[in-house]
Amino acid sequence: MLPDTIEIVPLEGGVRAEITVPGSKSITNRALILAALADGRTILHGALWSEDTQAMVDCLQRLGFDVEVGIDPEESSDRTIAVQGLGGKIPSAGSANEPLDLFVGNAGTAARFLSAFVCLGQGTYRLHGVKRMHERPQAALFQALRELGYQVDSPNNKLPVIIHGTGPKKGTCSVSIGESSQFASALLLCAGKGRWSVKIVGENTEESPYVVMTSRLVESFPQHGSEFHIEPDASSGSYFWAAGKILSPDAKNPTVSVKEWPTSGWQIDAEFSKCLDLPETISREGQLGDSIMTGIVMAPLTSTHPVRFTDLGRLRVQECERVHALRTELARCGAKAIETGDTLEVFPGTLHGAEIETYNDHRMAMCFAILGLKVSGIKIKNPACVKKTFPDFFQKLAAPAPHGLGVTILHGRTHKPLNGEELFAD
Ligand SMILES: O=C(O)C1=C[C@@H](OP(=O)(O)O)[C@@H](O)[C@H](O)C1
Ligand SMILES: C=C(OP(=O)(O)O)C(=O)O
Repeated sequence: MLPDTIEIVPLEGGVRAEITVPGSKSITNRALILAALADGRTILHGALWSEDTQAMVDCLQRLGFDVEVGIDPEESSDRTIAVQGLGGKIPSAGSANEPLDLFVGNAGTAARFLSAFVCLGQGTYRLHGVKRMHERPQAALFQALRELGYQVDSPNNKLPVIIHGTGPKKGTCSVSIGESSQFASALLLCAGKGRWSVKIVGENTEESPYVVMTSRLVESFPQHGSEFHIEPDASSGSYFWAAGKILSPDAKNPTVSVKEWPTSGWQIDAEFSKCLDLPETISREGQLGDSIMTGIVMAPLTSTHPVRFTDLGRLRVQECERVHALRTELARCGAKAIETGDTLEVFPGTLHGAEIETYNDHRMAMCFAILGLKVSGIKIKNPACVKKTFPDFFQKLAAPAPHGLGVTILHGRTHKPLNGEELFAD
């Protein structure tokens, strides 16, 4: 178990490493839904096993699906997950008096995808999560489900919610993805079995990267049970590309790379390895996904010019108010970042150590830990929050090269180095 606070000891000199990162969260949670909707047994290889995917697996099991989880022989932190799909049927449901309870934690994907999925059941479901998940938006998705004819009861249009599943229902709905693209993905994953026609409204809907990922997965996912391989998580990989860049900014070729870097084109964050020399402007809408946070935090150290990170609106309603969190914690380390509307402009500069507030946001913890490879005195509060998507992140940092970066990580209070087991966030 990780302590309350840890300190990252900077690495003297460079490092050469090739890191394995766990399976993609976005693909794992989509594949679990699609496998449950398929006809027959699907075996998912390389699935991420973290808080967000465990939430999805737990919910599917509570819904009556046979889901078996086994160790992945190739990467011990990943799992092989076998799902017995039922062709669109959902076996279990509750009643109006006693809805079936589904806990989604702080997994946006589970909260949104399962809201649409349970409409295909026959009975009543109650979805709830952690406090932050109850603050995160759901309104446009609930509105679309109501348009399709389902009863969705939530006085403030957030979680907790009671949803009355009445099975497939041919119909049309429109959904705005202004607050989260996951609303459209949720509907598209279930649209085939539900017989829903979904119109997506908002800017650049055709190119919204996570919606495109959903469409491609829906098209290519085996319908009648088969094997499906989940590629590594590019957002998780971004921390290691950034580490190489921070440690050897002038190196011609990256000194740290990520094994089996995805080439499918499904994950927008696979672009991260091509943006290590940050351009003057980067948009969260079409250029990078979650890894834009990695770019924002590395910019003061690796860029020779100011960088404008644009279209950050959705980040305000994720694990925390991320625009505010990034600006505040960068300032704490001495970096200059100016917020104008949904744009953050980050300036090159010299940084100093600080105790970083992570706001229970895994990506805040991982981005700022990488800064600590160069800046001395970076302490990370609540490092265990990485368990949302990357439980062995700190183990990968600490493992000797070439499989890890060989970083020393200290207990925040005793200053003793932590060993392998102590660095796992469960
Ligand atoms: O569909 C997905 O898998 C995701 C979509 C994105 O959310 P928003 O569309 O809410 O920005 C992203 O931030 C999240 O980590 C994963
Ligand atoms: C925003 C994120 O997660 P989600 O919306 O899936 O909870 C994330 O992983 O950065």
